[in-house]
Order: sequence, then structure tokens, then C-alpha cells
Amino acid sequence: MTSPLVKAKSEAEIYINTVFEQMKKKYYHQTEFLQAVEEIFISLVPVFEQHPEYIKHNILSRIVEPDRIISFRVTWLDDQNNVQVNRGYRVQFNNVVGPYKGGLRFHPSVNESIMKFLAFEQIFKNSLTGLPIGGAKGGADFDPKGKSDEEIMRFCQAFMTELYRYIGPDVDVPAGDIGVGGREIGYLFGQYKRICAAHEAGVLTGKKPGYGGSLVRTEATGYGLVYFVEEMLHDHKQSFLDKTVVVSGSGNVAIYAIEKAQHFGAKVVACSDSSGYIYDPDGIDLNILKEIKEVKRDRIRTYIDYRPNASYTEGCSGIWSIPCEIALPCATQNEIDGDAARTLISNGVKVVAEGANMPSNLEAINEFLNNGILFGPAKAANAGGVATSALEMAQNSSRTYWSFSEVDEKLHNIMKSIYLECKNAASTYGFEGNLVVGSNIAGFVKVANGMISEGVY
Ligand SMILES: NC(=O)C1=CN([C@@H]2O[C@H](COP(=O)(O)OP(=O)(O)OC[C@H]3O[C@@H](n4cnc5c(N)ncnc54)[C@H](OP(=O)(O)O)[C@@H]3O)[C@@H](O)[C@H]2O)C=CC1
Ligand SMILES: O=C(O)CCC(=O)C(=O)O
Repeated sequence: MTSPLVKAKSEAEIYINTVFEQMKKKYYHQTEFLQAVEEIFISLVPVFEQHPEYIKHNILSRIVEPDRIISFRVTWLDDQNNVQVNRGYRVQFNNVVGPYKGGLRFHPSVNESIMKFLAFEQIFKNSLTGLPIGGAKGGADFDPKGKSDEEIMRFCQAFMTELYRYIGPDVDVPAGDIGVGGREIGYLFGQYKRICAAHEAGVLTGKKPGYGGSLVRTEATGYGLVYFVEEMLHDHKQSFLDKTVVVSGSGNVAIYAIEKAQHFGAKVVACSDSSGYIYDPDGIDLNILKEIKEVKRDRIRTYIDYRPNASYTEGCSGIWSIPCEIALPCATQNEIDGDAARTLISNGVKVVAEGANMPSNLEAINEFLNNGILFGPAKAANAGGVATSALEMAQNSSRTYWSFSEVDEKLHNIMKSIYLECKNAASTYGFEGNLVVGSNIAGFVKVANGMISEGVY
């Protein structure tokens, strides 16, 4: 992709360039947000060239400004009865397609820029699912590492005591993300119920099955990612069978991506956490990994205590130097830069697909696309999680439960149709095989048309 944001020529390029320059001036300090906006804007040039009505309605200036940003203090008591204070956020970015929808992240790095980039991407991802969900994201600069279960509970209760007034099954439906899984959703849901005195199951997704949670939601992002890659591979007459795979992270997305990739016959040889990575030449033993990460909540380095042939390396970026045919970044944003991309390519990677949100920076994406690597962008490849959240909302509002296989089949079909939609959008606009352009265009067009239909506000 060449950046038309450098030298604008056509009316569409001038418009896009002007809006982006205004953004840069206004939000110069929000680097992650600007990065996410730039990637989308570059892809939209051909759409704006064919649809001047989007310029007339000034869609871009409107779509980059969140409907609202809610920011609040979260005050809670630690186990020593000390008063602790964090900052909480909910960015309700766009509800043109449906109620605001998107996860909550609890991580010390959380700030307004990260919240905005995630919520902005969520608009287009959610639109791609074909389900009626708008875009949002939230979280807090709270570090769950080393906290007791009771501290996690008190933090979640304090967080919900502020957030509850802004959410609801038809208003805004949060879910999990980094640092927020079934345990945290349970505590958040309990507090919402306590305050509102109502069992509004559809107010949060990612609940455990038994009180409104959907089967497959835990597995959905990782499984969905692998279903998406399976489509990319099929289209090139290949499969997962016997492929060597490297997955970064060892959280919710990574674990279930590893599970499904192994199920399809791949050999997953490495994964990581924020301290370092493990390499297991015999293939990762998922039972051990789940015990370490899901049960003990321990560090990945302890994996080598159980597997004598495995090794551990401190620091996480080195994971991309392990030779593989398929790389699945499933940890966090900007974990693959230009150098890491070039290393992967020179070691023979054939497919890169993003389980995390924005794990590859723009330089890395360009390296992959320019070198003929099959590249599955996050908005499309990791949409299975939020799609299954929307299936959870559907089950909650119809007061029913679907079986594991029923939800899994729906997820599989959604991932297939997202792939087709991105592929078709790319070729319609002359970018055959470029799923970055395809996903951005397909996600954008539905939202932009909705904005025009719903009038100026
Ligand atoms: N959960 C979901 O349904 C969805 C998640 N995503 C995205 O997937 C990614 C992973 O989320 P999820 O698996 O849910 O989160 P988890 O909290 O379950 O796991 C995150 C994993 O990434 C590692 N990690 C976190 N921050 C860093 C960092 N700065 N450097 C290196 N490793 C890091 C963590 O290591 P450690 O334990 O040491 O912190 C952990 O292994 C995120 O980008 C998220 O936005 C996208 C779609 C849906
Ligand atoms: O399931 C959801 O609502 C949130 C998923 C999410 O946070 C994401 O897609 O990044």
C-alpha cells in the first residue's frame, strides 16, 4: 500500500488528507489512535473516488470523533485496606449499526489513545460480522497481575459502580479483552445486578454458561482466527496439516487459536507472555499451557519445568525469529514491527493472521503485502469473538441456550462469510487479494451508508 496521505492528488485524496491532517493536529499525542485511523484512511481512497456522497456528508470527520468518552475514577480497597485509585474509561464510538459493543481491558498501559484505537477498530470489525452491533471499548489502567481474587472482585465492583449508568442490553454491551475474562465478567455482572436489581443478562457478554453465557464464547476469538486462516489457505489450495505455527501470547485468544490449529493438524512450536517466550520443538502441550495460564495464572517460563525439550527465552519480541509457515500474533498492539516482519519473511513465513488488535504496525503490514505473504488483518481475522458475543446477546434476548455445536457452526459460517466479503470488496476496488483494503472497505461502507440514512447528528 502506498500512502496517499503524503501526496494528495484527486478530490478524494485531498479530502482524506485534509481530515487526517486535522486529526494529527488535534490528537498528536494519541499515537495508537492515529495509527489505526491512518491504516483505514489509506484503504478508503478508492471508495471515496467512486462515492463522492461520502465527501458531501463529511463522513470521515464524523466517524473519527467518538459519540462520547466516559472517563471515571475507580476507588477500591486492597487486601491491606489501603485505598487504591485507577482511571476507568468507556469509549462509545459509533452506534449506527447497533448498540455499542466491545471489550474491557484491564492493563497498566491503558490510556485514552489505546481506548480510542480499539473502539475505532471495533466499529468496522463489528460491521463486518453482519450482526447488529456498534463499536465501543473500555477498561482501566489497573494491573491484575499479582492481585488476589478478592482484590480483583473489589476492583470490578468499584468499576461497575461507575459504569452501570452508561450501559444496558440495548445501549452498550461490554465484554472481555486483555486482563478481563470469565472471572471478571462474573464480578462485573454481579455488581450490575446488585445496583439495578434486575437480571439483565444481555448487559454483558462473556458470562460463564449457567447464568446467561454462551457456549463457545471462551474459544471464539481463537477458533474464529483459525477458521479465517483455513479459508485463506483453502483459497490457495493449502491447509493447516503439518504446518509449523508460532503464536504470540498465551491468554484467551492464543490458547484457543493453538487448540484449533492443533485440531487441524498443525504443529504449534512457540507462544509467549509479556515476560518471554517458550519454544517446544515437539509441539506445545496444551494441557500444560492451560494449567499454567488458566488455572495457576502463572508465568510461561514454568512450562519448561514440565517439558525437558522445551526452552524459555526472556523478552517477547524474539518469538518472531523462530522459523514458521504461519504466524498468529495474539498478544497485543504493535508487537510486529518492520524488522520482525522482515525476519519472519526471510525465515519463510507464508501466512500471518492477527488474533490481537493491531499487532502489526504499518511498516510490517506493507512488508507482508509487498512480499506476497497471505495477510489476515485483525478486524476480519479476530472478529469471531465479538460475533459470538452477538450470538450470546441473541440467546439472552430470546431466553434460550444453543448447543456448543450450534454456536460453533454459526461462528464458522460467520468467519467464512467475513473472509468472502473482504476478498470480494478488495477485488471490486482493484486490490485483488489485499484483505487489509478489503476489510476496511467492507466494514466502512455499511457504517457510512447507515450514517447517511440516519441523518446528521
Ligand atoms: N478476548 C477476546 O475475545 C478478544 C481479544 N482480542 C485481542 O487479542 C489480544 C489478546 O487478548 P486476550 O487473549 O483476550 O487477553 P489475555 O489477557 O487473555 O492475554 C493476553 C496475552 O498477551 C500477553 N501480553 C499482554 N500485553 C503484552 C505486551 N505488552 N507484550 C507482550 N505480551 C503481552 C499477556 O501476557 P501476560 O500474561 O504476561 O500479561 C497474555 O499472554 C488483545 O490484542 C485483544 O485486544 C481481539 C478480539 C477479541
Ligand atoms: O466480545 C466483545 O464484545 C468484545 C470483543 C473485543 O473486545 C474485540 O473484538 O476486540
